[in-house]
Amino acid sequence: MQVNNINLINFRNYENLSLDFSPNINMIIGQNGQGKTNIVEAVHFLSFAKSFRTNKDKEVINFEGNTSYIKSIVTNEADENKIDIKISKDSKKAINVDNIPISKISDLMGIINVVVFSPEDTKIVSDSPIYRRNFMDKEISQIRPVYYNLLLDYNKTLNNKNTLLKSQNIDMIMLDIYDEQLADIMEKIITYRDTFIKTISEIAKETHYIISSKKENLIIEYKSNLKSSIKSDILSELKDARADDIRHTVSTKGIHKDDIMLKIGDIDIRKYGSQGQKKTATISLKLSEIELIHNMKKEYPIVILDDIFSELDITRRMMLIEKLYNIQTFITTTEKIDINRDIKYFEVKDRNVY
Ligand SMILES: Nc1ncnc2c1ncn2[C@@H]1O[C@H](COP(=O)(O)OP(=O)(O)OP(=O)(O)O)[C@@H](O)[C@H]1O
Repeated sequence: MQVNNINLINFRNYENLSLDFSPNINMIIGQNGQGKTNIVEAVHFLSFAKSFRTNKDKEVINFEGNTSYIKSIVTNEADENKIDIKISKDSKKAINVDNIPISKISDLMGIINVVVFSPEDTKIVSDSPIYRRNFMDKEISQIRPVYYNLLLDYNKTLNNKNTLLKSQNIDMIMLDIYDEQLADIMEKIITYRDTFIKTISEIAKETHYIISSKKENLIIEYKSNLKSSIKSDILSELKDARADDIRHTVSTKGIHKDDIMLKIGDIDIRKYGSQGQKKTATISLKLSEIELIHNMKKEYPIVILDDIFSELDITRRMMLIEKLYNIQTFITTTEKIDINRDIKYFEVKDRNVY
């Protein structure tokens, strides 16, 4: 998979920027705050129709403008596609693939896959469960776009249920209907999450073992908030939680409370891991994502290393570069780094790229 070129209009600090990318390593160099991440953020939009650093699309619109455009030609094994994304201050985001408007973001997902390594990633290992759920959700959506639609349905129904729980006179029949719908969606989501964690844990275990110099066994387990993955059982768990839901005026049970357990041997690294163990586990997880996508799609995703490369020690740096052989990679860095590879350099300065 690769992004051949990109044209950014009124995107972040770029009024009109066109770049042709290398299918190998693209190194984007510049001082802090020049606009390096803005370029890779636009690449990420081509896969997910959103940024990897904000949920607010409108933030990417140039301060002086009303509408941002990202235009690109991308290729995968099967095809070459033209992707156009328009983000406006006063209308919905519009996405065209080969000049045809698409109505669901899931129709964009999977044309190209993107894996981002960023300094924020360590939060997956050390911060609250929401970061681990986001990691699962993003990765499963990439390989199974239908999962993304299930999540949208779940969140919509959950919001409706929560609104109902906050009302003065709760309509119990309506509450039953929402629980029925939620149980139905949860059965599917739990199955996807369980399969994903089983698959990625196998790959991550092997990867982590190698990058920890054969010292550590990484164990990853899915910790569902529900005891069962069968709809009828889920429904009875929701019924059992009803009194709590009403008391707290919010849904207390469900996949929105799921977590992932990360252990090295018997030790829960989420709580007790050293900085080094957390860093290595994060890299293992991310590298496993790349392998998982390759296993599923028989093609490597595009990889973005945003602001992390210069932070890595030489061993991790070389190991990463080895792994990224033949994968289109974008590296943002404040200084030129010499690697024994075919690299295309882009120098970012004063809202221009040279
Ligand atoms: N919507 C916007 N309109 C115009 N300029 C913006 C917008 N959003 C961000 N910027 C500008 O983009 C620049 C930051 O870009 P970016 O985050 O890509 O920097 P960077 O080169 O990756 O820096 P660092 O090395 O510090 O991470 C800042 O100058 C900021 O003011």
